[in-house]
Amino acid sequence: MTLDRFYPIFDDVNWLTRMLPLGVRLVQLRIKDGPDAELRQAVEQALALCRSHGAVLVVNDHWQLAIEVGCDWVHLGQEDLDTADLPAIRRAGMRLGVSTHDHAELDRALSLVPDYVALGPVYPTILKQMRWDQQGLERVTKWKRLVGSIPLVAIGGMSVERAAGAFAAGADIVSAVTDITLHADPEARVRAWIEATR
Ligand SMILES: Cc1ncc(COP(=O)(O)OP(=O)(O)O)c(N)n1
Ligand SMILES: Cc1nc(C(=O)O)sc1CCOP(=O)(O)O
Ligand SMILES: [Mg+2]
Repeated sequence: MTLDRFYPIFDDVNWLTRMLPLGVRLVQLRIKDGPDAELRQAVEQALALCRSHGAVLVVNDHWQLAIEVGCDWVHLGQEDLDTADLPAIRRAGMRLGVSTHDHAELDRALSLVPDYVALGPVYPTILKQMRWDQQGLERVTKWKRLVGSIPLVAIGGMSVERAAGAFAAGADIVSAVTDITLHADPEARVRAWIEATR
C-alpha cells in the first residue's frame, strides 16, 4: 500500500468532517485525553468517515481501542511502545507507524519492522514541548538512508512552503498540525497542501 504524501493530524473528528471532502487521503486522529466513551465514539466516527472517503485513518496512542473498533493503522511513540501489546496489534492485522527522535529510538523502531517511521521535530514545533531540538533536513536524509524502503514521515514545524525541501531531503510523507489548524483559512491551506504534494 502506498500512503499519500500529505499526512495531516487532527485532534477532533469535526476536522475530519471538514477536510476529508477536500481530498485528504491519509489522516491521524490524535486525541490526547478525554472520557473513554467520547474517545471510542470519536474513533468510530473517524473510521466511518475515512472509509466513506477512501482515506486511511491512523489512530494515535490508543492501540487497544483501535483494535476493538477495527481500525487499520495505529501510531505509537517510544513511551507508547513500552506498554503496547505489539503481537496483539499485529494479530489484529493493524499497521504500525512509530515516532523516532534519535538513533536509539530508530534502532528500536526498525526492530519492530514498522510500516512507516516518523522523524521529528524537523523544524521547531509549537504544538507540544519536546526535549529534542530541530533535527534539520540533513537528518532527514540520514534517516532515509537508514530506513531504506520503509516510508519516512517528516513531522514538526512543517508547512506547505517547507514540504518540498523535506521531500528533496528524502522524506516520503510530510505531516502537519498547526500549519493547518491555526491557519486563518484551514480549508484553503489543505487545498494548498494537496496541490503541493500530489
Ligand atoms: C506522524 C507522527 N509522528 C510523530 C508523532 C508523535 O508521537 P508520540 O511521540 O507518541 O507523541 P504524541 O503524538 O502521542 O504526543 C505522531 N503522533 N505522529
Ligand atoms: C505530534 C508531534 N510529534 C512530533 C515528533 O517530533 O515526534 S512533532 C509533533 C507536532 C507536530 O505539530 P506541528 O506540525 O504543528 O509542528
Ligand atoms: Mg504517543
